[in-house]
Amino acid sequence: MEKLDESKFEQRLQLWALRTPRELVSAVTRLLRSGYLLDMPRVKPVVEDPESEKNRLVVLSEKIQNPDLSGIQEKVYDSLKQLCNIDVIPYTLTLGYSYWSADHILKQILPAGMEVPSFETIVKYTNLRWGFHPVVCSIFCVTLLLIVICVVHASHVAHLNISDDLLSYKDAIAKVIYDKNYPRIQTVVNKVGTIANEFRVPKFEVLAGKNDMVTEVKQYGATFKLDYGLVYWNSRLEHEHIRLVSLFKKGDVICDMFAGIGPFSIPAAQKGCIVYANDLNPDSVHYLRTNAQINKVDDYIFTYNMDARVFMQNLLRLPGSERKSVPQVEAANYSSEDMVSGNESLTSNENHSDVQESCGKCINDSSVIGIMTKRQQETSNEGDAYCQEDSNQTKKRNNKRVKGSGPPSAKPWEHFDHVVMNLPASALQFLDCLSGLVHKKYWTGPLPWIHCYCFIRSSESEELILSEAHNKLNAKITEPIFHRVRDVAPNKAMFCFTFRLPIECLKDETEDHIQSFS
Ligand SMILES: C[S@@+](CC[C@H](N)C(=O)[O-])C[C@H]1O[C@@H](n2cnc3c(N)ncnc32)[C@H](O)[C@@H]1O
Repeated sequence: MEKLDESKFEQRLQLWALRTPRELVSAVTRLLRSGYLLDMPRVKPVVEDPESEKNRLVVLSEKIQNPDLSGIQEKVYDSLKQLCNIDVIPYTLTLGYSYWSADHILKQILPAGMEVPSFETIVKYTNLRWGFHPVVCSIFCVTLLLIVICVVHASHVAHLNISDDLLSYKDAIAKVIYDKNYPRIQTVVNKVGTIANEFRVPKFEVLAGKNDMVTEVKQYGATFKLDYGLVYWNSRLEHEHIRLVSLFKKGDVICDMFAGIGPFSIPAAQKGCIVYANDLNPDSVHYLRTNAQINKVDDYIFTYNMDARVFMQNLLRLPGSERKSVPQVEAANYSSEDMVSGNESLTSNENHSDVQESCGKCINDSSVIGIMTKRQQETSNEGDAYCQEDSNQTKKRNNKRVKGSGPPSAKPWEHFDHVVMNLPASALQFLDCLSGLVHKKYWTGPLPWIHCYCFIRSSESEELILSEAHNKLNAKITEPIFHRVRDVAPNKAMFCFTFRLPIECLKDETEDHIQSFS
């Protein structure tokens, strides 16, 4: 493992300085400012004189190489002479590790021939990506983009993906990033292995700084608190979050099936949408609730911690219909403290165990993890009471802080506008749960838009995705829209596949009735 030897970066510059009476320093520096004064970032050109309190040393530019000051224009030299007695002395400037930029240091550390990493700001002040520049590979200008290191700074956590060939330098690289960005960056982590767990949370090793992954990031004016080690977060999806939310209108009802910590849900709620946001990871739901509170949109977001299929089934269940197989009934036994938005004073772990404990009580299907918000319990327990409760709550919300008329009442079984399915590795597999979910009899307004994220390899086609979706929905999708989100590997891209739910997916009670008699 390569260690960082700070002394290697020490450099001594032999310069000249003018010993100048303190009271004349301003006049002398003014004269020398036209290129004769030392001009280096973070280095002061005027320093104390170790021999006398009454004087200062005005350090000259490295361009001035002789003590007779022959490098200075005659006119400037004459003015200087008129001003004071010229006393030129040698001056040694020592530049240490702390002086050099991360870029300069890494150039020295990394193997010869490696491109030097450079900073690229990707989100205002909180997110920075560190990547290698394109390398021109042949005289025919074939450019190969070698992303060797990718660093995403999430407020105080710098996240690196160090490639295998640079692993022996990981500690040195981390130390440089830490030293050069402290206190803004307080933890440097490296992603290890591939993401295999269902919560899509990478494994990290802490390379420098404190072992604390709780941080805050900003996206389009919203603040997101998260524990980088416990929940999914990807700053590179910011544009996609913005793009999709820009399609939503105030008052739209959104179902976010794989909500994470809320990068679609929070801005949608900020826009005045009513959001039903779900995630299977209890830690994500904890931060989703925390973020809804931080951004003052918790009145617009209903949060759930369950499998996405169960979530959609619960949401679309008709009031008064059979609801034994899902955790709603049991969840209703809990106090609002158990269910409603996360408590800021709880640590993530505390909350995690809270959620699990509650889950333990409410599971009546071993594959189901379910927590309902108090509001949603009330919603689902009594359809009629829902409206009443909702208008009462709206008043309360208005009293609190929501400007305007507050969130309009929503009955998701009657209408919702958008379904967001951001689990690209397997969202397509969940499409079947949208078939037969919506009751034709109760539905009002246009059919919802489905935004299903997926990966498409270069060997695959959009038609393949479409046919898989047809099979899952058992219905034909007309006018699908494929939006390329980003390339995730040389032969693999992430897409957002958008379509209107086909009318054939609606459940027709008459047909059920007929079938039950046949
Ligand atoms: C790719 S992340 C997307 C999170 C968020 N929408 C975003 O854009 O950052 C997918 C999320 O789905 C959650 N998840 C995985 N399997 C799930 C399931 N069966 N039901 C509900 N959520 C699930 C994970 O915990 C993770 O937070």
